Amino acid sequence: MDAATSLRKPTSSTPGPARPLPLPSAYELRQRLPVSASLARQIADNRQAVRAILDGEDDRLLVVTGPCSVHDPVAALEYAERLAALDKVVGDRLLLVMRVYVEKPRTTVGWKGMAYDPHLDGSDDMAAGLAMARRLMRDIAELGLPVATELLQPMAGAYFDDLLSWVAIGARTTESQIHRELASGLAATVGFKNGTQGNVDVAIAAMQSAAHPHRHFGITAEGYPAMIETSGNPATHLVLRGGQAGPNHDAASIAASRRAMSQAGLEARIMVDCSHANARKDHRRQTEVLYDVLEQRLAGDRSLIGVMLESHLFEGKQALNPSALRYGVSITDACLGWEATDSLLTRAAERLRST
Ligand SMILES: O=C[C@H](O)[C@H](O)COP(=O)(O)O
Ligand SMILES: C=C(OP(=O)(O)O)C(=O)O
Repeated sequence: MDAATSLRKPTSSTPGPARPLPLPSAYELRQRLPVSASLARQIADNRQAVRAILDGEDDRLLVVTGPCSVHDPVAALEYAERLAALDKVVGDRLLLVMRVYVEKPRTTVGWKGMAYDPHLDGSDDMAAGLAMARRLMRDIAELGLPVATELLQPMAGAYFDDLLSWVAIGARTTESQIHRELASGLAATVGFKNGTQGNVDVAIAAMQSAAHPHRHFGITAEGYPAMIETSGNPATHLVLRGGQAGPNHDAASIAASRRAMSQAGLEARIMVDCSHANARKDHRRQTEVLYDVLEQRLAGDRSLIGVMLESHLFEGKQALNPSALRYGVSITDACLGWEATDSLLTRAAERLRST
């Protein structure tokens, strides 16, 4: 960027970048909000627990559950406390991982998540957003819960990836080489979603790419441009989330995905996202999708390693009106409420115990 560009303010007649606003480096934020040695050990154990499910060494069902997006740290922590309590009841059959999604990919435009706009007012105070996101993830990890998020902006990951046990690469970015490179350098397990059209081949290609070492453009934790070298991440799996043609959690779709993965030389490891197009955008349908997956697994399909739920303290969603927000209700996709989530997961664990 030359000096003229760096000083120019955009107007409707002079489109272009405004002057950049510096952010703290990932190193600075990690220093300010450090991870203790005991928390680092616990996160390493949580990552290993997820991998053990992938490798078939642990036959529990991996359950990634939580709000579509977190916007209120108090409500997110209350959800986490309830999930940690539920873990004591269902932890023998389910490995509960909490969705702490701080970046949202939008179909066109909209609120992009806590990391971008933590004050929910369009001020885009990203320095505060990154700190709020890291603090929240650390608080949740300190409850003993494995933390999951979608990594969207490759630069943002460095601010919190030391806290993550599971990462999604979403339907809109699975085909992106940049996100595959990012996944290839992560210590956490990565679930690649099928594309929004329903195409699974892009997620399969993503898993092949992420398993390989890469060299790519990036920045160091201190904020300097660098060539990043990754060693490849074999801990990946497919996430079926449905597509434009409808759901893809039925036995025929899962068998087709299994075959495609085997033909590509990949272990068939599949998580079903019970929300999004699999629920036809009706959050209540997540219950029937989860039961369907459970029955397929009980019928012997061991490629089904996990499920994802969008769930918050209270059911549904609300418009983002900062002066009239209801506590514990999603401001992005509609979610199951806590009571429905608790009873669904309790019954799922009982059903798995009964066989
Ligand atoms: O899970 C979240 C949404 O489905 C995704 O971010 C797209 O949201 P949008 O279509 O409302 O922009
Ligand atoms: C954005 C999400 O999902 P997808 O990429 O499947 O649309 C999500 O899980 O929040």
